[in-house]
Amino acid sequence: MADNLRVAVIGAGRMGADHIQRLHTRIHGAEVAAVVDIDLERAQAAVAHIPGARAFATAAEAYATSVENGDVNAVLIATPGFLHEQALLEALPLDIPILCEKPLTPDADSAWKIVEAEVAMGRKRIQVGFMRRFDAEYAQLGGLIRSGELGELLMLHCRHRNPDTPAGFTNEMLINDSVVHEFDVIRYLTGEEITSVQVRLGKASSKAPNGQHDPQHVLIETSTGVLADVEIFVNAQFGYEVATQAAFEDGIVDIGGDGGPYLRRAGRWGGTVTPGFEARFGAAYDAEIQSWVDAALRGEIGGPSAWDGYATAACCEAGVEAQKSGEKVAVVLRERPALYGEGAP
Ligand SMILES: NC(=O)c1ccc[n+]([C@@H]2O[C@H](COP(=O)([O-])OP(=O)(O)OC[C@H]3O[C@@H](n4cnc5c(N)ncnc54)[C@H](O)[C@@H]3O)[C@@H](O)[C@H]2O)c1
Ligand SMILES: O[C@H]1[C@H](O)[C@@H](O)[C@H](O)[C@@H](O)[C@H]1O
Repeated sequence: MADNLRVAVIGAGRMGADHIQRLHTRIHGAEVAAVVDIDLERAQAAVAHIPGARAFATAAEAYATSVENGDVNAVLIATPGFLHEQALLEALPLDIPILCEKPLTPDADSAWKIVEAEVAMGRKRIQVGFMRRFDAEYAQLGGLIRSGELGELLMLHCRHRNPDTPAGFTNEMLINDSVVHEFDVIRYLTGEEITSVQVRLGKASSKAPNGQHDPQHVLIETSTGVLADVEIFVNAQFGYEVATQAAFEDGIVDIGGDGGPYLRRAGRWGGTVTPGFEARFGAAYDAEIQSWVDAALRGEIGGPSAWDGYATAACCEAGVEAQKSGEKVAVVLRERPALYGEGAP
C-alpha cells in the first residue's frame, strides 16, 4: 500500500476547486497529481500553483500511463451528478480508492449498476461525499439519539436553503442534488432506512428560474415511523442555511442555527449570514477528505459507501416521482449485498 495518495481530481468547478485547494494545503497524506476538466484551461489554471500536478481534458488521458506507474493512485470525482455513473465505471476497474461527490448517481438503477460493479470487484473502493456526517453538530445530534438520554427520537424538522442555483439546475435537482443530503443524514441519524417520500408544492417564489418550483416541502418516513419534513428552498436569496430541529420524547434539540460573533454596533445588533456551503461545511469537508485519505492508505473507505449512495438514489427517484404525483411514494430497496455489512446505514 502506498504511503501517500496521489489524487486525480475529475472536474475542477466550484466543488472540485475547493477540494483541490484542501488536498494541496490542509490534508495530510495526499497530494494533487492530476486535474481533469473538459474545459482544459480550467484544469490548467487549477494545477498552475501545484508543482508536479498535470492537467488533462479527459480522465482516460489522465489514467493512461499514470495509474500503471503510480503517478496517480486515487480518484476524486467532482463532475456534475448526472456524469458520475460514467466516471465511476471508468475509475472502478483501476482498483484504486475513489471519493465520489454526492449524489453517487441521480437514480436507483444507475446507482445499482455501481453497487454491482463494486460487489463484482469484491472490495469497497467508493466513498460518497455526504459531508454532513462529518459536521460536528450533526455528529453530536447523532450521539444524543444513540445515547437515548432524551428518550426516543420522534420527528425531525429540516431547513435546507441556498441563496440561488447555478445555470442548468433543474426541478428534479431540488431532490436529487439537494434533498439527497437530507436523505443521507436522516438515515445516518436514525440508523434506519427511509420507507416513503412525499412532496408538496405550494406557493412558488418568483425568484425561481424557469422550470423550478421553489420552495418544496418534502415529507419523509423511516422504518420505525420517525417523520421528517424538509423545506427545500434553493433560491432563498438571503444566504445559506442547513439546520435541523429534532423532537424527542424528553426534549428538543436544534443544530445548524446561525453562529459566529453576536455583534452590537451603531444601534443595531446581529451577526453575519453564512454565504454558502463552503463556509457552512468547510470543517466537515476537511474532516471528510482526511478520513477518506487515512482509510484509503489502509485499503479501506472512511465514510458513506456505495450502498449509502444507492439507498439515497432510490429515495431521490421516489422523491422525483412524488414531485409529479403529489402522492406518498414508497422507497423499495434491493437486498443489501454482504460486502456492505449489516445494521445501521
Ligand atoms: N458536498 C457538497 O456540499 C457539494 C457542494 C457542491 C457541489 N457538490 C457536488 O460536486 C459535484 C460538482 O458540483 P460543482 O458545483 O462543482 O459543479 P460545477 O459545474 O461548478 O463543476 C463541474 C466541473 O466539471 C467539469 N466537467 C463537466 N463534464 C466533464 C467531463 N466529462 N470530464 C471532466 N470534467 C467535466 C465542468 O467543466 C466543471 O468545471 C456535483 O456532484 C455536486 O453535487 C457537492
Ligand atoms: O451541490 C450543492 C451542495 O450539495 C450543497 O451542500 C447543497 O446545499 C446544495 O443544495 C447543492 O446544490
